[in-house]
Amino acid sequence: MDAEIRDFTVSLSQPLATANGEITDREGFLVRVSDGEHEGFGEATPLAPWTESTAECRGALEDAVSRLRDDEAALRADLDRNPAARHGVALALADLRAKQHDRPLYRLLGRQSERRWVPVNATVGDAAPADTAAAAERAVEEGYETVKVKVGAGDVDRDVERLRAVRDAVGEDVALRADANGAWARDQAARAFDGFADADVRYVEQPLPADDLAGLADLRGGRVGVAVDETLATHSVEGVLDADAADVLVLKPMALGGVERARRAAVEAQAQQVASVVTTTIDAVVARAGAVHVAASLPGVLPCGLATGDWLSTDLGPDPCFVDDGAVRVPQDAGLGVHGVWEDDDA
Ligand SMILES: O=C(O)CCC(=O)c1ccccc1C(=O)O
Ligand SMILES: [Mg+2]
Repeated sequence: MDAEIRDFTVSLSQPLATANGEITDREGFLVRVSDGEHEGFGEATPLAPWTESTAECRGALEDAVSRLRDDEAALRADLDRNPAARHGVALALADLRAKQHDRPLYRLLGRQSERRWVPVNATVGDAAPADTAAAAERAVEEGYETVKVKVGAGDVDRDVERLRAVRDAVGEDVALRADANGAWARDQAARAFDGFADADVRYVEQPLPADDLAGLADLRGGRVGVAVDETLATHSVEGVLDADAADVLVLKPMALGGVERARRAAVEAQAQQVASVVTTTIDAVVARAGAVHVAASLPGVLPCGLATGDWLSTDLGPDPCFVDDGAVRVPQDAGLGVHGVWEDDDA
């Protein structure tokens, strides 16, 4: 087995404003493996607090790649504390294996039938109520039936006003979600949930800090559901399910250590009537395609946070997972279905 890594930076065309600050570009590593006949691609694009730092990721990948030639199993075990690095290697091996079997990755992950599209949500960043509503309205005009609004950057009353403005603008038929990125204390979250109920918000992602499982469990049971995202970077799915802390899991394969682990998490959750959404940390095309294959492999996945390709002004190659009419295209070629990401810069 031949293995190499390369680093890359891609830029967002507009910064994404969240409760944690702005995301303006994404730095990561492309992984290439080859068996001499087929090649597989993976991507490690770390983002704290979901994953290790860029420096840790680089170190883990360099180490892994130097040993990949001998032992795949040992390699994955060694990467346990570096989920982004593990994701990069696991995705490259999965892409390679799917190509060896001449099947699209989502079929190799376990789906029995063809799937061409997965519904996705639009994501609207923090902005004044009228601007938030206008952005949501544009998304609905483009065909999205689910809109997620970033909250928690300003005060709770303003967020309630924003979600009400969005509901007024989009009408009753659009599903709304919010994402607080862990910004609220328990009393703020309770107030937000009261206000959001009137706007018929389906759920709030990470209304409380990642470690407050008891608080998350307490928030459940009303009209607005609880989704966990950051919590899954530091707590097992089993721990979250045992604590009754979530109605919905937000699965980021990059944070969970790979596509197989993300799929397994969704299957575990579904066995306990907890739904899943697959999303990314705004990854480049290789990891985004991996996440699309995870979503496509799952029965009953909710609309996913996979409509972030257009947020990048530069990418590693052409995007086979484009969004049309509120759904993302699932590539049907063998493997990931991503091409042209390893061309020589100076060729
Ligand atoms: O899930 C989506 O709709 C888009 C992705 C997204 O919100 C996000 C993007 C980068 C970092 C964190 C998050 C998040 O879900 O919290
Ligand atoms: Mg989130």
